[in-house]
Amino acid sequence: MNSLSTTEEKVLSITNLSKRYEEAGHKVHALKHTSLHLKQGEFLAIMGTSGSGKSTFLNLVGALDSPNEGTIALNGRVHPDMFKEPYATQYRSENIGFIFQSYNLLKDLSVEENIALPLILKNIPVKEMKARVAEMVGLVGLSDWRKHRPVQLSGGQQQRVAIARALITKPPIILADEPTGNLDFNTTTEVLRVLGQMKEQLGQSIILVTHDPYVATFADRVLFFHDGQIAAEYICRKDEQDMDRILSRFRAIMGRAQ
Ligand SMILES: Nc1ncnc2c1ncn2[C@@H]1O[C@H](COP(=O)(O)OP(=O)(O)OP(=O)(O)O)[C@@H](O)[C@H]1O
Repeated sequence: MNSLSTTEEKVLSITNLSKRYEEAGHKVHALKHTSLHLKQGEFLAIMGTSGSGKSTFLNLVGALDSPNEGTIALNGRVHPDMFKEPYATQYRSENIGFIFQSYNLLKDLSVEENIALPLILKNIPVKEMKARVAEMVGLVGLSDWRKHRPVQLSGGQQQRVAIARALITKPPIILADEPTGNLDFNTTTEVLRVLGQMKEQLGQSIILVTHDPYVATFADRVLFFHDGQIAAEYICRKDEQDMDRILSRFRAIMGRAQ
């Protein structure tokens, strides 16, 4: 493989990213000189102790917050205004799909209306919008539920709506913060399978923050954050031992935290 194709494969190149907060005179170095590459189609899970900087990292990658130092290159290019409005909003709308623990669906809209929302905001013509929503509703297995409102759905179904909404514009990167935090084991499995299938079909890269080592086994790679830094990495082998290995790495990090 030549160096050009290697560069092209990296959808995100994060270099030396740092974030410091100061509140009431108290300084917190939430993220310390963090660097990583995310490949096209890669599923990355982030685990770590509480307060280790996971959400801070996700917020910076999503340009919801700005760093004190460091750069994020998308497809090899650093945009000088990535963290400034109005470009930050454009960056998010073109490149990022967000999935949250609390689904964040609009309660008065139906399943298909919730999924259509990002397309409405982009002024996509109605005929194309209907076709794309119908395809997406089918991909997440909710065709029979498309006229229902969120309150009429189970937690897993609601999260599938949120996944479809995040993916409807086919953004290259999905950022998910504890997306299965409110779901039981079987529903977690179902939602992660849907996310994995969508990734295979649409080719997205995923960064998912989780406290659950079972959830992390669905990823290609797990990063363990500790004290604002990447403390360890685990490449998933996709076998039944993955969860034990992830847990033992995580416990080693927890040990360092005590
Ligand atoms: N807006 C903020 N203002 C001040 N401090 C903040 C802010 N956001 C995060 N922090 C601090 O930065 C550090 C990292 O927080 P962050 O939320 O990124 O951790 P986390 O790993 O996501 O934690 P958790 O697993 O508990 O959600 C913590 O010490 C936190 O208190």
